[in-house]
Amino acid sequence: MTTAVGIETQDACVDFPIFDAKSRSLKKTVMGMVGGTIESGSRVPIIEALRDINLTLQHGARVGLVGHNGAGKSTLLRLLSGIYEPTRGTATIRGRVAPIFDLGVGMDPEISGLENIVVRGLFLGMTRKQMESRVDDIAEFTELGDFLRMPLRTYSTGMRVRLALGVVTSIDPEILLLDEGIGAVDAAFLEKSKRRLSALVDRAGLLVFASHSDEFLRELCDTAIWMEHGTIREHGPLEDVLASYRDARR
Ligand SMILES: Nc1ncnc2c1ncn2[C@@H]1O[C@H](COP(=O)(O)OP(=O)(O)OP(=O)(O)O)[C@@H](O)[C@H]1O
Repeated sequence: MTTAVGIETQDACVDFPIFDAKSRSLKKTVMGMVGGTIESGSRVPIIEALRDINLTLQHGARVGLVGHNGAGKSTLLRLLSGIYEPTRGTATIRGRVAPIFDLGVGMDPEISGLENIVVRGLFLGMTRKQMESRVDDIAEFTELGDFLRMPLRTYSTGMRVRLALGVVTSIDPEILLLDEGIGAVDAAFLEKSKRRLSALVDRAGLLVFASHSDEFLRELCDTAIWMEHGTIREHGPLEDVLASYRDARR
């Protein structure tokens, strides 16, 4: 019997102790809009990136993450993927996770684009056989032609993103955790990617997507979480959360 896909956290916190902080810059600093809370009472300053996160996400959830720079979106994605263990509290993850935070991770500059397609797929939890059956489709999508036989180091940034997007949108994850970062491709290619991205999200059991773009969030999500200083400020229907977040910034 397979267990249902889902994520549950209880009072989860993530702290980063900083051993090489400059003490002067931490004395009496004003609490800015940006970033988590810095606890400087102890000898080693601690950045409280996430505090008391209580979440139950079930199969079918399509959750957007909004919040200002440093609010804790990326850290939350890493907690939900199991990359970070909570410093306190618990996080239970059921399902095969595809964390897509950095499109370039898992790519080798010395091997060809075609070989990288397979390697990157393995990194995302697919089998070699599955990837080999998808290589042609991915290759066509990237429009990279003969460059696919050249080593990745010869590619421009946009060409790398095309390759990475081709692979990422071809996989079958149960839990898809996405951090926005696909700005380097041209507009026409981005349009084409959006369709593939939507199809990927439809195949995934559960999506959490951090983005600063309302347009992108509307396309992929129906609920949202607003992160502020490492805590959940609001969790609800996408439009409600977007409206509160927008109002607060006025
Ligand atoms: N590896 C780390 N070491 C120390 N502090 C970190 C680390 N990663 C994140 N932080 C801190 O945790 C807090 C939350 O950062 P996080 O990257 O999760 O924010 P974010 O909401 O994703 O921001 P952005 O929109 O700018 O990407 C910030 O104060 C940041 O300084």
